[in-house]
Amino acid sequence: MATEGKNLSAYDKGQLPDASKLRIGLVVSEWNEEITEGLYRGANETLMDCGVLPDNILRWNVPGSFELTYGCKKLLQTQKVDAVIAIGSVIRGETSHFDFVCHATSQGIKDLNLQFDTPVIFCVLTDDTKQQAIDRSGGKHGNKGSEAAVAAIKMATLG
Ligand SMILES: Nc1c(NC[C@H](O)[C@H](O)[C@H](O)CO)[nH]c(=O)[nH]c1=O
Ligand SMILES: CC(=O)[C@@H](O)COP(=O)(O)O
Repeated sequence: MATEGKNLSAYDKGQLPDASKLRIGLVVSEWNEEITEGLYRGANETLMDCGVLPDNILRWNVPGSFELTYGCKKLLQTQKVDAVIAIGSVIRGETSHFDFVCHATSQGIKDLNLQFDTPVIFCVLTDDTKQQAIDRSGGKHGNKGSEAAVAAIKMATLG
C-alpha cells in the first residue's frame, strides 16, 4: 500500500507496550533541515505521547543522510539505548547522486540491524519533489517521524 491513502501519523497508543523505561536515540540529518526537523518533531512528540520520558530521548545531528549510518553506529557503540531512529530527507536533484545516497543509506542502516542487537529504524524520506517530502513530514499524508517512533517502540520491546 502506497503512502497515498495512508495516514503516517495514525496509531493507537493503547495497543502499544509500556515505553516508560525505554531510552531512544534519534540521529537527525541536517540536509533539507525544514523536512528533517518536521520528522524529528513527529518522532519526538509521538515517543513522549506513548510514554517515553523526555530525558530518555537522545538526539545527535549529522550533516547528511549518507552520514546517518556512521552516526547511528557511533551512538550504538557509546550509548545505552533500546532503539535508534535514523531521520533524513533525500530529494532528487539533477544527477544520479540521489540514487547513490538513498542506496548507501538504506543499505547502511539495514546492515546496522544485522551487526547490532538494537533496532535501527529507517526514517528517511526519499522523494522526487520537495512537496512529497512536505506531505510526509507533517503534511497531508501525516508524519513518517510518528510512524518511525511507533516502530521503534514495537521493535524495542519485541520478543
Ligand atoms: N542531496 C542530499 C544529500 N546529500 C549529501 C549527502 O547525504 C552527504 O552528506 C554528502 O555526500 C557528504 O558525504 N543528503 C541528504 O540527506 N539529502 C539530500 O537531498
Ligand atoms: C540527493 C542529492 O544528492 C541531490 O539532491 C543533489 O542534487 P544534484 O543531483 O542536482 O547535484
